[in-house]
Amino acid sequence: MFPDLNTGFTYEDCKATADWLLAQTDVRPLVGIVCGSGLGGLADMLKDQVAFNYKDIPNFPQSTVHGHAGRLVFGTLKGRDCVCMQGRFHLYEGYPIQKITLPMRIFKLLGVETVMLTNAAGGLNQDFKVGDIMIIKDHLNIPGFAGNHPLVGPNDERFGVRFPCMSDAYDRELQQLAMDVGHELGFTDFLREGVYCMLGGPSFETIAECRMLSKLGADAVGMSTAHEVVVARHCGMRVFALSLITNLAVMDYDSEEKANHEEVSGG
Ligand SMILES: O=P(O)(O)O[C@@H]1C[C@H](O)[C@@H](CO)O1
Ligand code: HPA
Repeated sequence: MFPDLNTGFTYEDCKATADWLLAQTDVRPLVGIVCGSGLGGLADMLKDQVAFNYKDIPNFPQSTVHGHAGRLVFGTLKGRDCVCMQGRFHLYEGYPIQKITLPMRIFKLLGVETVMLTNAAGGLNQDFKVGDIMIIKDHLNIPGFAGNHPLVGPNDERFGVRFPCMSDAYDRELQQLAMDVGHELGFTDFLREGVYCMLGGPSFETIAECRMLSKLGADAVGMSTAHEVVVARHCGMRVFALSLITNLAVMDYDSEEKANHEEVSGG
């Protein structure tokens, strides 16, 4: 169950990857963005792009999921230098958890101070509708509970402390700002906040599992984000995250609904 300690990357490996990237672009990002399934269009909005396919970046894993492009895009958004992952890595792709969270440490070494993550998620909260956007206020890291946690293994203090606090994982000021801006833009009807639950996947949940997660306090369920947030917070970056509710979790044995990846990824 525990990942092989030798599969993690050292500080020097991460530094080599960050330095390789910095040598090829003048963009010096303070903001790092992770695009969820079907949400990669945000990266296309960056101006003056310098983009790298994951397969060309030293030490990077490769996206194997339909709906995830597999590019790291540098550029400017509203005049600010940004870096954007167009496609992320998931546990169910078979990589060790230390490998799929490597980009967070690369972000840190590129100079990123704030990470913004998005994902597609199934709504567990009975008040949610498909198309709602949920500002994530907290998470349940279920693989982490089971010992598959990205900070397992030797701790390098240059990244962060051995036992990082997670009660402030999601930055409250950024949540409030997003809520205020959302209301100003007239998004009140579909803007929510809630707790995201990460599972390992790749199967979608059973009805009993959905009912259990709802009782545990989760508002939405997905297969990503929490592992990245833990690593981003460990190395001191601020975190803001959103779920797009792409489907409603099936909670009722009379329902004919079936979750599927096409619906989740918008194609
Ligand atoms: O990267 P995200 O979390 O948006 O990917 C979506 C949600 C599940 O991980 C997976 C299932 O279709 O795609
Ligand atoms: N379950 C798990 N992951 C998901 C879902 C879901 O219903 N929707 C989008 N990602």
